[in-house]
Amino acid sequence: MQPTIQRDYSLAELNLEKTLGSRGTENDRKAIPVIDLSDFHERKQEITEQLWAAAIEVGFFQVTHHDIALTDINKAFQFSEQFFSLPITEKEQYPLKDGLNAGWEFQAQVRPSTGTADRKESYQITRPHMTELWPEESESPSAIAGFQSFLLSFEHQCWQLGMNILSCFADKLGFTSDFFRNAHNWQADDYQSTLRLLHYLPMEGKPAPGIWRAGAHTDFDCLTMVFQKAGQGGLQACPGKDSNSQLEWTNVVPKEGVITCNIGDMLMRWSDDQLKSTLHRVRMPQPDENQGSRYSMAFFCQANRNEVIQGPKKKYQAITAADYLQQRIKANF
Ligand SMILES: O=C(O)CCC(=O)C(=O)O
Ligand SMILES: [Fe+2]
Repeated sequence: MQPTIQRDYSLAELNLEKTLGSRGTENDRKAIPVIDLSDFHERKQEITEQLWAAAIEVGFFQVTHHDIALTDINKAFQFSEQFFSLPITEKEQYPLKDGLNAGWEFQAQVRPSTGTADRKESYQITRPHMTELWPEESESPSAIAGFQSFLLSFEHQCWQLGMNILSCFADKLGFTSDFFRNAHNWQADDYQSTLRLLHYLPMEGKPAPGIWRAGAHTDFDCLTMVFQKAGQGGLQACPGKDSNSQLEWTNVVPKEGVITCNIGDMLMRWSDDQLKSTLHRVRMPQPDENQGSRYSMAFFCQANRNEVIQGPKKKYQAITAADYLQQRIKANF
């Protein structure tokens, strides 16, 4: 039995999450738009209109022909499985650094919406904070050769795709096209975008009520890109963030090579609430479903710590990305 943890959340978004619990009904009435990114630079205007419509109406969308090769996605998943299958005593050598989204955690994330820990473990890569957090590459029985160099190059591919998508939003918001690329400068010391490898634990029988692989939440970054594996479902989105109306959850069915994107609270604030950050969760599988491990990977585009967040209409007070995120991370771990 997980303890229920009472906390005081200082931002409005958190108070909303706290009231949600597991409310709502499941149906697939609201479709998640699928957007083809092929010939991105030639078709940028058309793609921008599609992304913008999806982001203001749904907050969730999937992209295809995004230039990240399926072989690379599969290789990243292989490294992830290798890492999570290390003995616990090995993984414990790479503990999550407090407040920095770097390192390994096991069932440590408590969502405000559930008050219980997500049934998962994760390993997070945030470039400036990785000292002593890479698993051995050699000379150890549990070494994973090539882990660091491959995952850093994969992280960079994710960053490039994320910045292309964000440049479309920058155009529509009246910022320069490279506005968000500069705000997520990967070479700066205050970079804080994160690649997160996730392993949801296998289970047996009927799941206990109130237990989630990932409790309902919105992400606190600008843009999240999630890689799922075919046959390992469970992700559900709730298009339309309104705690007073009936919540309707839509299954986000994994498809090979498709990347699922969602807007986070930081971009919602930066767009003066024009772009919608959307609630989502990962539910436990039922006895008639695949109850084995579920692996996913998420890349979180989070503006560098010293960037000042303020929308073109100045709806909210300016706040640095560091101050904004600190409040949210504190509430989740
Ligand atoms: O694993 C997934 O499909 C979603 C993960 C997620 O929502 C998160 O880590 O914020
Ligand atoms: Fe999320």
